[in-house]
Amino acid sequence: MFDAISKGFKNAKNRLAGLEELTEQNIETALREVRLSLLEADVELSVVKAFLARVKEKALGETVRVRAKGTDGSTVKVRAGDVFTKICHDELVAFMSADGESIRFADAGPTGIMMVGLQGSGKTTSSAKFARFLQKDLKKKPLLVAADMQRPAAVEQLMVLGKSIGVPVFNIPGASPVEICSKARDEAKAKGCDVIIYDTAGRLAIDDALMEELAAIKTNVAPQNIFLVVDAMIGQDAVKVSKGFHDRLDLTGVILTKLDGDARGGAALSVREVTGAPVRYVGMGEGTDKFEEFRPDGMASRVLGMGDVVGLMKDFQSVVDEKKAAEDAMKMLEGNFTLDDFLQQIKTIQKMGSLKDIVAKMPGMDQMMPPGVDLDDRELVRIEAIIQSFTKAERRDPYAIVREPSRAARIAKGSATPEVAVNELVQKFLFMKQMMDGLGQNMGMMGKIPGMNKLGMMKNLRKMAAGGGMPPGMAGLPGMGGMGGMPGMGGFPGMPGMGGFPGMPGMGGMPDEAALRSGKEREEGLTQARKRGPKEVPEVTSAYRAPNMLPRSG
Ligand SMILES: Nc1nc2c(ncn2[C@@H]2O[C@H](COP(=O)(O)OP(=O)(O)OP(=O)(O)O)[C@@H](O)[C@H]2O)c(=O)[nH]1
Repeated sequence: MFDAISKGFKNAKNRLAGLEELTEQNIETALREVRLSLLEADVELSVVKAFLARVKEKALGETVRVRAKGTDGSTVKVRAGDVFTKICHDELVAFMSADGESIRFADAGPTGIMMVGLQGSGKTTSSAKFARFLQKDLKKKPLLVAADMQRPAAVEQLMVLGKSIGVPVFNIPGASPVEICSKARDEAKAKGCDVIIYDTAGRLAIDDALMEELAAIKTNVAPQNIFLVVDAMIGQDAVKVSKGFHDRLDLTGVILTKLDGDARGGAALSVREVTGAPVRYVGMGEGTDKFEEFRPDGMASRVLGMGDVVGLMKDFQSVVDEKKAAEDAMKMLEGNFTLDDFLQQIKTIQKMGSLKDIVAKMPGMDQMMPPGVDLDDRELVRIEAIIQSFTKAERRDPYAIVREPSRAARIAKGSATPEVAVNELVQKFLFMKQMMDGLGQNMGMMGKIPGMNKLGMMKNLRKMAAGGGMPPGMAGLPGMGGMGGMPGMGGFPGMPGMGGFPGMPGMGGMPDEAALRSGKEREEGLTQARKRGPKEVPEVTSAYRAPNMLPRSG
């Protein structure tokens, strides 16, 4: 998403590498990198200029401060790059922040939320997402009003979405949008709803007829909130659009949609500065659950390539079943983790969003990604397809596939993947299971050491997994069955599912089991494992050792 901008900030920081002081000259060099990347990402020119001016002013202030410290003998060593990044972060936050509440609630009677925007910007989808958010997170009773009579399918679309989230949808076939909206209040009262969301029509560009219709609705229903829905993909135009709507309707906020796509992210930075209407919510996907409150701080961190741990934890907590995560962690350690459990974890990751998005929120992960590696969500779909093609017995005992190669051929056919992909998945799964089992046994042994007991460690683990707590260093990918919550996993060789698992190709170059358990150590590990019985010991093939990519089938 913010690749171009992040790269610019990274280059700027590199320009300051090794320096302990910000000077007018080196600030200029760094700012040039930032300017280029912001323009490339479609940030409005006036916004770029204003942003750079503010950063420069602050950075020069820092220069004086650092020097002053030097002369009075209390020199504090600072890295110019870090100071510069911190200033950029704070200014980005200031650029995107807004005072006041995201939603203004009515003092009496139902609260009105009017959704406006250009055709295809995502109004109808966002109306449903908003309704779900109000219902689920704010415990409100929303009513959706289908007032987009421009596109007949929009009414039907809202009906379907409303049904899927259990929110009533109001429409009067053949009536005018103003009439429908005006009568919605009575309907809300009759149904006991306390928020009314008006989904209005869009046009391909701002025109007078559209604005007059919207202004008439506004006058009639006097909504407390008017949200402009803006497609992040349309870049600089988004800003002009926002301004046009804001001038006529006096917007209370902006919903930026399709931030999950390949938009360059310029709109997120520009909208508030140009229009004065702040981004309040963002759409991160087509599903009704892909709707988040906009957090300038998280967005600034992402723009700077610093990840967004708070966002990641929110995603994690919203999709993970805490009890199940804790159970999975225990199962793993006890060697009882099955392919069915693994499949569930993949589904959890899918619910969290795209892999790219998850990784973007992990601090430092972008730097750990080997160049050229493209995180492809289809890999997860492929893994799912492979596991779905297993029989129940094979899911319980995947070693059967190693014993009888004809099974792999059958699964490959059923899942439309190459046979080597099936084998690799099985091998890596068995290896992961084996290592987890090893960890569990080590914990058991540690239990014999005074002061250390397995039960206590397990309890800790359960607590961490249940809390979704991520250890510093982001050792585990959340959603991987509580692995994200495992304590001390940072030092554990070969985090399965990270470096080692297909579908997470080369995730950040995390230590791969072969790389870490190299040479003698790996041999000893395998000998030990073999002693425990053939059921747990996969063949180690070259594909198994090689880092981490499922062969692509198409
Ligand atoms: N990837 C992604 N797609 C989105 C998002 N929001 C909406 N969409 C998709 O964008 C398309 C247009 O969305 P709609 O909600 O129909 O747009 P609209 O503004 O109501 O369109 P009109 O009624 O024609 O004005 C649909 O295919 C949505 O699924 C988002 O946050 N991410």
